[in-house]
Amino acid sequence: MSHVRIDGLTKRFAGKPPAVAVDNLSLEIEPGEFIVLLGPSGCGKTTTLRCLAGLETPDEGRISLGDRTVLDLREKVDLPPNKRNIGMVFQSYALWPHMTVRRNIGYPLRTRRVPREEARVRIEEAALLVDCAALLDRYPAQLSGGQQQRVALARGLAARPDLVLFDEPLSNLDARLRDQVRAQLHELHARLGFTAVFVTHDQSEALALGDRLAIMKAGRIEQLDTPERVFEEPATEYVAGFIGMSNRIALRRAGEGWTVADGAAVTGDLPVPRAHAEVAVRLRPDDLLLRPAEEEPPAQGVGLAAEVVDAQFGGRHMDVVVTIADSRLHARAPLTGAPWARKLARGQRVTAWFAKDTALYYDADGVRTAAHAPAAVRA
Ligand SMILES: Nc1ncnc2c1ncn2[C@@H]1O[C@H](COP(=O)(O)OP(=O)(O)OP(=O)(O)O)[C@@H](O)[C@H]1O
Repeated sequence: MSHVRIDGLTKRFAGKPPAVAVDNLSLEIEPGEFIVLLGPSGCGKTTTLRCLAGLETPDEGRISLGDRTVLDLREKVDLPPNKRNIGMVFQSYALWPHMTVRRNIGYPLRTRRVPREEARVRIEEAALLVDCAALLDRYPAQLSGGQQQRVALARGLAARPDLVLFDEPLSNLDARLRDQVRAQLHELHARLGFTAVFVTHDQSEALALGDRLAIMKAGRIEQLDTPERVFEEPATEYVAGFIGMSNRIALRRAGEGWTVADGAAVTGDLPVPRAHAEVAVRLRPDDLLLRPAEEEPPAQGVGLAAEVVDAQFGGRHMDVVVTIADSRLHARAPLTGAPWARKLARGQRVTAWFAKDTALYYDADGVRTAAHAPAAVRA
């Protein structure tokens, strides 16, 4: 287990236009911590990981693992991958097809010249950890996708590296296997306590696995926080959108109240400081609720006139697409005690509403407007 420190990491790629894949990124990782880099395609996750691994030489920066400096461009230090003591588990399992599982898991031990007998013990240990002890003499082609990924995991851990890097290791698995391997990985980390950096663009994976999440945007870290805080209190509108608050309603102040883009009035006030004349409300689909058009929102609720575009039966609720002014939003209408919602149909007018403390409010620069903490965090 090692303390990892990344300072001012920058990587540019030539081209038209040139790309700054990683932009002056700094990050400290505690020993045994599981850090997830989360962000959309192209935000620099993989490049950051490749720089950590030594597979890519950055333009600027410094990286240390424990008390070892593995990269310091000013001092002309740039250790090759096999000298960094880092384990890697990548998306394409990248198992050698001509090697048995035993030789695949043992590969990083051979490159580190671990003596044969010790290597045998460590291979068997690693295989046991991921439940692959019975597969040691098979070839990769004789394994299922989930088994191959578990072998890749064993290979990443076999050399007891200071740091384990994961680049979307679950994304090639089908949904059921993905959940299974994810749970195993979570348990394995709890047991072994290795330090990890895990790259994904899947928010539920990030929330489930990370001790802390680094949400990336254009080569930089936009927010670094616990999963709970990223989920409940996204610091910027970008993070909110990425973490499931997909509904966006732009509102403008009008006298004592607020209006939507087409000028229709909003029922209820918002917890937004007076200095802001405009605000973007961010909400999860579960938190935008519907009532018949003639009904007002409940006290403390904020109501808006909406029109139904589509309604799908979801068991105990309806999943409904509505438009409010020119925005298309996803809402949920509970069916328990509200059978009218089963008949929701395209073109129907309804009242959409949300409780003030389930929404977050962002200014024109995409920054949270007030220190208003949502209900789940306050409790
Ligand atoms: N070898 C390369 N040559 C030129 N540009 C590159 C190269 N590798 C990455 N880039 C660019 O750098 C940026 C960051 O890429 P990177 O692969 O790190 O993103 P990512 O967040 O991992 O995306 P994904 O989730 O799609 O893998 C992108 O704009 C990409 O086009």
